[in-house]
Amino acid sequence: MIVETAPAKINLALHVRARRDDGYHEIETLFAFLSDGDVLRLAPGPASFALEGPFGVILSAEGDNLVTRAAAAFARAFDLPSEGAFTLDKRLPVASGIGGGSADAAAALRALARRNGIAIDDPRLFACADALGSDVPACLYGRSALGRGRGERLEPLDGLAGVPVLLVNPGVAVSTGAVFSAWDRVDRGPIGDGDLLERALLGRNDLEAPARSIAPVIGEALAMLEGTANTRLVRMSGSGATCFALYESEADRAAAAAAIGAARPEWWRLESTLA
Ligand SMILES: C[C@](O)(CO)[C@H](O)COP(=O)(O)OP(=O)(O)OC[C@H]1O[C@@H](n2ccc(N)nc2=O)[C@H](O)[C@@H]1O
Ligand SMILES: Nc1ncnc2c1ncn2[C@@H]1O[C@H](COP(=O)(O)OP(=O)(O)OP(=O)(O)O)[C@@H](O)[C@H]1O
Repeated sequence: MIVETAPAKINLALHVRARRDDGYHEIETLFAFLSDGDVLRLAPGPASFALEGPFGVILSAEGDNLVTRAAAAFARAFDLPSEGAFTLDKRLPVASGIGGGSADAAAALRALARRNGIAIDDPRLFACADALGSDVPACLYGRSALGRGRGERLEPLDGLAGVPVLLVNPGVAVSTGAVFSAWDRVDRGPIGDGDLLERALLGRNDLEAPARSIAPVIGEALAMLEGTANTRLVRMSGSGATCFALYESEADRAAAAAAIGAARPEWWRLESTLA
């Protein structure tokens, strides 16, 4: 049995620079990963896929899944039969800006590479990731990085390992494509210099305004996080609606989680740390 974690990704900053002719957008983003996420298991046997966990039921209604798409892409790329029994423990909310599906696809590629003795830096594995989604290459790499292009041109960065982080999702699924379409097409400039936290603090998430126009409750989630003590950075992740705060200490994070949990018990929360 191979067990792969599929860590949640957050965008410490996300600058949208231009709309391309192929409909995608040129971005510059600071990717960071958490110590928590979905968990994917791969057992020997004929090809199968099962879902469990708090968000498994939501996804089971969809016929197609990024894990099975990743497995099919892997089999084609390496000319191998499609086999292996996958079980996905779905702990991250779906369509929430923290790359859950992308992380699952990357975890499936890593698990299959391990099973078949293929190096994680094999260019064919990267090509599979790139074809599956803009966030999948970053998730395959799984470490702090500056992403350019659609997010697939990656430059490693020293991370903020161990920094406490709180994620809050106000319970609305937001479509990434719809949020990019609502961007106002104003290029507000590149990501600046400095260490990772300095660059993040100088930066912004250009998808926040379009996401808030679609899901105004995101403003409430950001205000709640901003109202907590000893934050180092408060921001929306990806295309939303999940927002996060980095804290000075685990006690600060716990106090914030308790306060937001008391005020909005129906919101999803995750207390984690940066990897
Ligand atoms: C917002 C981010 O999560 C930031 O990390 C990513 O840019 C989105 O990554 P993703 O969810 O893997 O996105 P994809 O599955 O590749 O694309 C979903 C849709 O979002 C839009 N899209 C996505 C990425 C990008 N750079 N420009 C876009 O315009 C496209 O309409 C695309 O059809
Ligand atoms: N394993 C999976 N987990 C989540 N979503 C999946 C999965 N497989 C397919 N999907 C589909 O992909 C869509 C996007 O899901 P995902 O959770 O990756 O979005 P996201 O968190 O907004 O990602 P990003 O931050 O990369 O934009 C979902 O609406 C769902 O229909």
